[in-house]
Amino acid sequence: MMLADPSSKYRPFVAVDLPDRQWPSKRIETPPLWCSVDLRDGNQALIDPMDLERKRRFFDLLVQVGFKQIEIGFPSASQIDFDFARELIEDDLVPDDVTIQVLTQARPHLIDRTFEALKGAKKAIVHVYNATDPVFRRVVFNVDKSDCIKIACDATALIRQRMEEAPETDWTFQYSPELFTTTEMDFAVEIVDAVMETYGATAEKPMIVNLPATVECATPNNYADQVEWFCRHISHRDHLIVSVHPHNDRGTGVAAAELTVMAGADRVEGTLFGNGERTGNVDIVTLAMNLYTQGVHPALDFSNITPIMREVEHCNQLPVHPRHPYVGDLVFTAFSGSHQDAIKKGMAVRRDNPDAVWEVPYLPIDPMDVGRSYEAVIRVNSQSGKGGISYLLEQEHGIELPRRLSIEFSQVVQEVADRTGREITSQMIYQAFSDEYLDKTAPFALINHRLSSEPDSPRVHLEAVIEHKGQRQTIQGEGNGPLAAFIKALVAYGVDVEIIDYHEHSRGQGADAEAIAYVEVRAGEESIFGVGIDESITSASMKGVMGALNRHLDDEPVAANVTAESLA
Ligand SMILES: CC(=O)SCCNC(=O)CCNC(=O)[C@H](O)C(C)(C)COP(=O)(O)OP(=O)(O)OC[C@H]1O[C@@H](n2cnc3c(N)ncnc32)[C@H](O)[C@@H]1OP(=O)(O)O
Ligand SMILES: CC(C)C(=O)C(=O)O
Repeated sequence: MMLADPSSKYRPFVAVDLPDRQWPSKRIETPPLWCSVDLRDGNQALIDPMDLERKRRFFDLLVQVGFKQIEIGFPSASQIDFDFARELIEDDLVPDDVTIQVLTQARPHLIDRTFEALKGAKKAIVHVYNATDPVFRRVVFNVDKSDCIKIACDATALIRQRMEEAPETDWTFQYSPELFTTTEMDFAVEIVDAVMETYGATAEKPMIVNLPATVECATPNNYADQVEWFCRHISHRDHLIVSVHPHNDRGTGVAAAELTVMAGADRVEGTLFGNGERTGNVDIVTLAMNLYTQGVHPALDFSNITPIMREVEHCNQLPVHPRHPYVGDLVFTAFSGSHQDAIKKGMAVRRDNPDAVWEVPYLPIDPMDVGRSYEAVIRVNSQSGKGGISYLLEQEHGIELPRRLSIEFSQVVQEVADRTGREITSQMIYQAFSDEYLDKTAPFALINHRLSSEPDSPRVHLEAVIEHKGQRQTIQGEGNGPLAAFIKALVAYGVDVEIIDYHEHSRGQGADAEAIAYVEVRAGEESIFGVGIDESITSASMKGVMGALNRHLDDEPVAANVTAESLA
């Protein structure tokens, strides 16, 4: 049960003292060095760790995306990780510009086994860690600060020796004071200084110091303060590549990574889509795409993000959430009316100026840039409005409703959405549109028509054969154009009708092109829309008038064919 007073059980985070912090006014203008830890930190958090086949597929994917540093495992911990390192090295599967990294505890037999796994590697990063946090020193290791430093330095000395014994490999050394963010900052600096000295790091041969938020335990500005404080107090900042390793326990791993890069970190360790211990490691895809939306290329390629997600889902045997930033199945989709309206208007502006800066409301990124289409950008349910409905009719069926008709038709779709409680697909919308405007062919139907005019006269004469209540009738009229002449003919036949508004456009191209006419008529006391589609624009407009009259005289419920069963 939650405590009435949680302060009796939980302590607030103690912030580092850095009143003149510089990082808040920094901007990220180049990408950090990225290191994928999917095959190690991600892997150690899986229900079923990856086998060799899944590890290999994931490794190839990471290379293809553009990672230059990849932590491939913990070879001293499992035979699979050992064998995987051997496979990559012996089969020469690591591209020349990619460096593999492996993790080990600061224990001699594990370090020796690690070097066995790396024998013959062209380039490798050996990553050693020990916990420096006071609770771990006391509870897990039962050591004081100097013992803790000794564990780190003894391991560093052994690693240095093993590296010197294998000069054929281009080695890099990495040290992590585990739980950096809950370690006393002066002690973190003290232990890293000692490790740096033991290793003999120089500006020419820098080492990586990785400052992990092993468990995220404070707002991300605190992590940034700690990284800036560390960088300002360490003895030889230029002998170090400063790396961060954010976890996501508070759900702010991405913010933490961004703020720590602003605070001076050169490198970020994380995973694709954020798999990792507990709530995960920081998601590098989100970090990279966040940079991209600021106009900075992240040096990773997510042009085809959906297959990347599917591959990661396969390797991890874990799904990616449909709302996951930049990739989830629903992240480029708007259901709500006002969002759809704004997107539709933004897309229309963009169509006229496709090279302009991206300014489509509610879409932080062009879905096309990550290999997604505009198809699912707008989907319709009971939360939607006329903008979304018109967008789908236009995009997928080439029907560009005039504004007043779109307002009227949205009520038809709203009724279906409310009645079914389900998403209405573009096919359903088209069906409702056809039922309502195209398929009502009685009591009036147009059979054929003939137009004639006198030379030099703007007036046209129209003779049309119509069907009225099953009887063929010939009607005639004259006007300034075919539609006016048709209305005259209907009035002469006894129908009380006049045109209020008229729009038309063509649909399709070449031999398949057809005309669509939207006619708003006054019939009796009612103002009503009709829509006609035909190869000829004159026939389309006359069919539109007939459609309006048939709707006027029809008392069938609107879009009655669309039912919950037909949606199932
Ligand atoms: C934050 C992180 O993600 S760190 C990475 C964690 N990943 C993993 O642990 C996955 C792989 N690990 C393993 O398979 C195993 O832990 C092994 C093979 C490495 C070691 O296994 P074991 O020898 O059985 O030890 P175990 O896992 O229980 O580790 C605990 C011992 O290691 C010591 N230890 C733990 N971490 C470290 C470290 N970084 N450096 C030195 N000693 C350490 C502990 O103090 C403890 O010692 P004790 O037995 O004297 O009390
Ligand atoms: C080994 C270290 C970097 C780690 O995984 C962590 O602290 O989360």
